Amino acid sequence: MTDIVIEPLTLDAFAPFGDVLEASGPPDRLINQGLCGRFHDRARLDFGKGRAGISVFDAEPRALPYRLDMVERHPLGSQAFLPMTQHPFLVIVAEGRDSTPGRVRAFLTAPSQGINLLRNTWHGVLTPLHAPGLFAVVDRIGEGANLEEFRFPEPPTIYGSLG
Ligand SMILES: NC(=O)N[C@@H](O)C(=O)O
Ligand code: NI
Repeated sequence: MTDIVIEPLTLDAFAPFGDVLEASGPPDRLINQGLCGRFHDRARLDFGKGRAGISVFDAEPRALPYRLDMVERHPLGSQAFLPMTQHPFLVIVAEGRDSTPGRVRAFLTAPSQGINLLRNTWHGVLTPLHAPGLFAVVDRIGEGANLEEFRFPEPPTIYGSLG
């Protein structure tokens, strides 16, 4: 598989894979006596017959260039990663919904951006680039097999700057 160059994360580029969560542009609503901008209902959450859960991940930072051994997906629900620091992180996804992932894309978030992965989106596991790799994760809690993995026979390498 050809190697991958990191792209900046934009709403349009990421839309087929999920949502970008950020406070940019004018808020949808001003609340709290006008002292807070609410960017309302910005993620396509999906938990099927399960329920939403919030977990905290403390993930080891990875170095670049990064060898991508595998991707995974969650057929029963969406998964959101909301950083608890200002550090940018690497978001790795792959095109397509078949049992074999398509073209791999790698995005670098801007500080204060989070992401929500749509159900069944092929993705690399949470990939911080700086310590601490602290994230709140909103995903499905419930019965059923919600993890499918794909290991690359020839793992690609992801290149780019640390941001
Ligand atoms: N396994 C787990 O909870 N996390 C992964 O799904 C991930 O995408 O990091
Ligand atoms: Ni996942």
